[in-house]
Amino acid sequence: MKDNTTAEVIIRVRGLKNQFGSHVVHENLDLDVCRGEILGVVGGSGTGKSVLLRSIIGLQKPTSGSIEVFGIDVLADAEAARDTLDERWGVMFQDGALFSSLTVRENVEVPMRAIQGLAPTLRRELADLKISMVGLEYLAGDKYPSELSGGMRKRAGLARALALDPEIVFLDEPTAGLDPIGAAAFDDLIRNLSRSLGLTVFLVTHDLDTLHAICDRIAVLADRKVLATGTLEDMLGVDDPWVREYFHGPRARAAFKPSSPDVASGEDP
Ligand SMILES: Nc1ncnc2c1ncn2[C@@H]1O[C@H](COP(=O)(O)OP(=O)(O)OP(=O)(O)O)[C@@H](O)[C@H]1O
Repeated sequence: MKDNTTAEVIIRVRGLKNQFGSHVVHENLDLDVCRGEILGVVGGSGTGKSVLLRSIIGLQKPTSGSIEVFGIDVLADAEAARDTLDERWGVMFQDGALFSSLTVRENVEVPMRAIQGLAPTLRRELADLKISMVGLEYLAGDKYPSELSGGMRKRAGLARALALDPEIVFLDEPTAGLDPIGAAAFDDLIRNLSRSLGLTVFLVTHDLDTLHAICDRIAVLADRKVLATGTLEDMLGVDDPWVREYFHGPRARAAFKPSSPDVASGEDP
């Protein structure tokens, strides 16, 4: 999903302002998210990426502005909107945010408990299905979060975010704290789930590899607003000091470097 000119906008943020005391985090922030895309939200530390995510899902009441998700005004009545929308989106916070006293399976079952008439045996089977979808072995369902590695906890958090077959998943720094191999595997998982389930993914990240590997579009937060949106290629042409530093710096060059054909083919140079 790269062409957003004809795409259906399912999240529409307009004129968003978030202010804490005298600290204005967002002002006149506009953003569209289109169905089926993987949108990477980047920006310097403290630019308000998490506050934006929390505003969209109704956990943070903005100072002003409007936010529509599937055409529903999230701010008009946050509680009513959440009741309607909670089944249509899933959220994975940075550390997985699992209940430590529940097993992985029980964690995944938590959102399903809201479904009236869903028999416990079916709920359990559905939870096991989600657990396998995120690449966790079957036995992981019986484990407690403390018994899992960081990468497994993230996968468990993703399984819970997928519990109600959402149309959108919000991921807050999904690869933070993972080693490069684990992070690449998690990127693959997100891309495969997005493609196979038609999921829209709103992904806050600092990870240049993730942007390069899976994001259809990037939104850069700077100067209290969305400074630029577009493909990775578009970002390379944005004339802004932070954007230049971020997308042209040495780490970016390493992440975006095309793999050498010699290395890819395994042949000697
Ligand atoms: N509930 C709150 N009360 C007061 N200030 C807050 C609150 N939530 C966030 N902030 C402030 O808003 C700013 C943006 O925070 P946010 O966590 O969204 O940044 P971020 O872009 O996600 O940063 P990072 O990349 O470091 O995670 C920060 O200065 C933070 O201290």
